[in-house]
Amino acid sequence: MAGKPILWYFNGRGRMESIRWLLATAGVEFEERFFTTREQYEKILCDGVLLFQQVPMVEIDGMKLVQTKAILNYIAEKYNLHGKTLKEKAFIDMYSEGAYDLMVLIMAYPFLSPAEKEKQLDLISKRATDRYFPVFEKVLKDHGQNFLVGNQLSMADVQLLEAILMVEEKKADILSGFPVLQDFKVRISNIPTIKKFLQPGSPRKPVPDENYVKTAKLVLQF
Ligand SMILES: N[C@@H](CCC(=O)N[C@@H](CS)C(=O)NCC(=O)O)C(=O)O
Repeated sequence: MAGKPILWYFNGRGRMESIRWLLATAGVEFEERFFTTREQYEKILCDGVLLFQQVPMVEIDGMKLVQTKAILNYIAEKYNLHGKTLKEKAFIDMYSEGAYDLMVLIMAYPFLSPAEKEKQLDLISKRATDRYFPVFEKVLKDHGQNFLVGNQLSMADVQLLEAILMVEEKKADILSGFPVLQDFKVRISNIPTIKKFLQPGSPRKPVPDENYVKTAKLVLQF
């Protein structure tokens, strides 16, 4: 039997967090290796393990995978979280990318100056309420099913829940105008593996703090 996947990243959310969410949803246990120094990172770079000299990197099924989307798609396919038909897969990818684009705005936030942070908060709220959440609200309302695509749980649902919770950490009442998404949030949060991931003590990472920002800057030298 293959060993547990090993996740190489920082001890924080960033681009790895959606991967943690997806593995946890699938009920897959994983190990993590955290970069804390530039030397560690240079060693793995010199070993040629990071194909494009970037993380996240995930060791899984004898491969060393990089590129977040490739990793997510592999996990989604493997654990039946990527729909059944080509068309379902296309919609799952489309919705996942929308949720991910919203999350990218939040991922950038801790690295900004105080003045930039204020603007970014406005942008996050605006994008959530004017662009992304209305789409997901309408999709769920129009087909009246529990999940975004194909009436079964997929990566799109998982990433949407992740995005909703991330935006709520910045603006608690962000779902006030989205009753269908409020129900969606409760429903998906109660899926047993997800519920477990949302409990304290799980591998879910907290809101990035100064230490996370400092470590990422030190390791990646920016
Ligand atoms: N397209 C890549 C981008 C990965 C990426 O930008 N990773 C950052 C850390 S979150 C990194 O390694 N930056 C160092 C670099 O680009 O040299 C992905 O989605 O995985």
